[in-house]
Amino acid sequence: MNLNIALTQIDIAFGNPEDNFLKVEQYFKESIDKNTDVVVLPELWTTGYDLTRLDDIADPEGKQATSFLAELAQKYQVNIIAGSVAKQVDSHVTNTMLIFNREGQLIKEYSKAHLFRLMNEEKHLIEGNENGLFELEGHKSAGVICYDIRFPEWIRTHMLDNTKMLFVVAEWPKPRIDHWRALLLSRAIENQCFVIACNRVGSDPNNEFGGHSVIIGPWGEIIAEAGEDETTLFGQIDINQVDKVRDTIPIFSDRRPDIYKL
Ligand SMILES: NC(=O)CCC(=O)C(=O)O
Repeated sequence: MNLNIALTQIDIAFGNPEDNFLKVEQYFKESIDKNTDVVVLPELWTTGYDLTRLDDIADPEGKQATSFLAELAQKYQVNIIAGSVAKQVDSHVTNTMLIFNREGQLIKEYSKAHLFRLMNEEKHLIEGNENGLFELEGHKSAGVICYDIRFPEWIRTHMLDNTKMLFVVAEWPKPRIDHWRALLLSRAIENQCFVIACNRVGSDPNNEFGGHSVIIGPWGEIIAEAGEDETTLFGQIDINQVDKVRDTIPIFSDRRPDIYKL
């Protein structure tokens, strides 16, 4: 089964949800047509990393983003891995991925499990404790957020039940873009899955972001990769490839959890 993927590699207006909602709406208008099956947005696309102002700009219960995205998913008849948003829950804020099906139903929420101290996340956000598993068009899939990809044991946890696609949303800075590429390639090869990863571009007062959104196949092949400019990156994946690679080198049945320490 083939799926057409669109990765929305945008710049994000710092601390300005209104502008960012308009921008995403415009991107859908310009780039998404009836052939697209899945659209992916970057991490914290409503606010950027304006963490000190989250009291003012985080989305209460994620309600604004949810109704906006549900409408887009329905209008364009497309699945949306809606990056993540700063979601206000009681007195806390989480960095939460929202996932919608073509009917506009919110089918999954995943809150970033590993907070990134280098960007002060632990001072302003609380971490999630649940996994990012969901089904997309009948295929087991997982979604994680940025720094989460540095934890292979967390990704493997998601992969043990025949999961075929790993979606990654990010605000990954340019100085470590080599790590981004190497980590994503490793996660794809070691788990024999598609890795579909959307990063932002542009800059904020503290960071320049590196783009290089990418779609990687289960053999580690690059299917599509963006540069450092704003763009919509398109790529087609054939889900059946996963079983072929897993039959060729059966790592999941060759694993030796009896001798591992994790
Ligand atoms: N937003 C993030 O989680 C950034 C992670 C990052 O830059 C890294 O090097 O890890």
